[in-house]
Amino acid sequence: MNDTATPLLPIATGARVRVVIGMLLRRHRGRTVGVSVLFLAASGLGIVLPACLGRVVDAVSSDAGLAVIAGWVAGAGAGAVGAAAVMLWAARVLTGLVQDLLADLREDVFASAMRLPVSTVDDGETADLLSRVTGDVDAVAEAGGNVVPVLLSAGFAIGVSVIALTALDPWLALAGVASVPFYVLGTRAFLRRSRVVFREVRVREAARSQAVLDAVEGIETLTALNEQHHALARVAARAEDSIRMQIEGVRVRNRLFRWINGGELVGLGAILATGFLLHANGAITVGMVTTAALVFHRLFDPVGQLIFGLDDIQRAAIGLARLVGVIDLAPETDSAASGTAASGTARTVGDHARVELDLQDVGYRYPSTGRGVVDVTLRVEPGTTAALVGSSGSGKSTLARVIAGHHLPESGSVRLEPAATTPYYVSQELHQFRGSLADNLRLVAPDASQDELVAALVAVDAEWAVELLASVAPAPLDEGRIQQLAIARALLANPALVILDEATADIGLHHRDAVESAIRVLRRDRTTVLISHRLEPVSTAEQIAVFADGRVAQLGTHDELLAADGPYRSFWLAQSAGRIDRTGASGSTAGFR
Ligand SMILES: Nc1ncnc2c1ncn2[C@@H]1O[C@H](COP(=O)(O)OP(=O)(O)OP(=O)(O)O)[C@@H](O)[C@H]1O
Repeated sequence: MNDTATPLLPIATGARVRVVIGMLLRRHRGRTVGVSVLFLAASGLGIVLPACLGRVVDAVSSDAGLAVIAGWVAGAGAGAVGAAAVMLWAARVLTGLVQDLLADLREDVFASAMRLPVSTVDDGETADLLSRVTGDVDAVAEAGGNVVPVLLSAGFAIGVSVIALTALDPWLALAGVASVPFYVLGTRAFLRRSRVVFREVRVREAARSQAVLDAVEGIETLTALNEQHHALARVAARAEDSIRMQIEGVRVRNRLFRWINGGELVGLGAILATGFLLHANGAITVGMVTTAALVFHRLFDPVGQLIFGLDDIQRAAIGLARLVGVIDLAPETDSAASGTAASGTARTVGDHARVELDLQDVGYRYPSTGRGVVDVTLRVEPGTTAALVGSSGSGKSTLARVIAGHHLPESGSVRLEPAATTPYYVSQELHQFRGSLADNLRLVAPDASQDELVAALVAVDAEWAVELLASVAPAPLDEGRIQQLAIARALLANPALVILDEATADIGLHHRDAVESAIRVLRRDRTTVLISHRLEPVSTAEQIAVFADGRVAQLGTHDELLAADGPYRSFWLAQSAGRIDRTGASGSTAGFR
């Protein structure tokens, strides 16, 4: 579990979020430009109606005649219809664009989460990651769908209106600014209070539902104890509580309405007063003042929507910052593309480089538990196998992950010779990926030929898979078969260094022989780190490290360790006598999981 001392995954800065949004938009440059142009056009056309109505006023006051008036009225109608049509079109294009952007974002976040080095996701941070790829993605998608159209239409409407007012007379635009302090003050007060109140509304609503549920579920007991009145009183008290809070929520909203209405009143009043003065000085016509007032009036709706949407905008912004934090944790690189540190393209099975592995005083601790491995020194000669054994939690998998490069050692060093070697890690997590078996195998060797796939399958005793290779939707395989595929995949990847972490841990007895024989093929002449609870395959390793409490407690060959009086000997004797099952359930201290 995560405690307060555990650093959570990073949250991106506002600037970084803007860069990522920019990058996402660039992927859909055509449509982004198109949507902007459409919104601009819709907002521009939105000015036609007030402009024409202003002309109608001027035409009426100058007795310009019915035909002129009718012309301007027709213009106003055409402007309104045009603006509505273009706005509809813009909204449609925008909806598609927003959905595609959200899909891209979701994909980037998931891809990044899949690439995350295991060290970044220790137990304390897993919950954070999960909440981001689920809750935050949903929050951004939901808010994005509602907020972006509001933000865009309000933004363009405000921009175009300011330009229109300035064009009529800069003093009119300045008069409109008188409303801004009301909007700012009202919004600040609303956001301060609304978050608390609306959260409380949800809490009290939940408490009320819980009280009802408790009363209904415990109805028999309550009746037997003659306690119905108390239960009803509790429900009534909770309901009152919840209603009081909801009323407070309405008050908070109303207070904001007052500020907004105040702003509208002051802004409109200022525009009319300024217009009156300007007209008195002969600077503008009555029609122009009318246009200015109507232009300002048409901002009421978008500004209100914008202010009420601020909560959503904030939630979306926070969610976005958390998602970009995940994207930035594991940027896409070529070497990470295959997920399990594969060595890239397929090579002929059996033809691989030889690599030496040298660990000196390696230490690594998980930040959340402080557990891990301490001072591990181990040298694995090219083409040989080092087996790691020990009880559950003794540190074997942690060391395997350090060697695989998933955890960076905090102390000591991990040296590979040649240094450019990419270790291949076969974990005990069993997974059949979607698609055909051929797709499953080609994950690490996209260019592998059909013959190479078949050769790898035959090598690991998985002839059953040969005829299924091309089946588009094969039936789900059992764990033993998935493990055989995993080892066949490792053969295709043909790494110089392979790490096998409990490859037979979760498979049934009937598959064990097949998988162990596959492992023998994979190990052949290849530098291997083998973790196994079963000592039989381990016994043929060139060296065996026995782990206890994160340290190497014994190191030697099978014969050396058998000759010594230590945990390995006890466990070997127990296991070969069949006294301990695979879980080490005999209670022996030597029980290697
Ligand atoms: N992701 C993690 N976050 C925090 N602590 C961890 C994590 N993984 C393992 N640990 C702790 O590190 C220690 C070593 O665990 P590790 O998984 O390496 O042991 P193991 O010998 O491989 O055990 P097993 O045979 O059960 O896989 C244990 O105390 C374990 O609780």
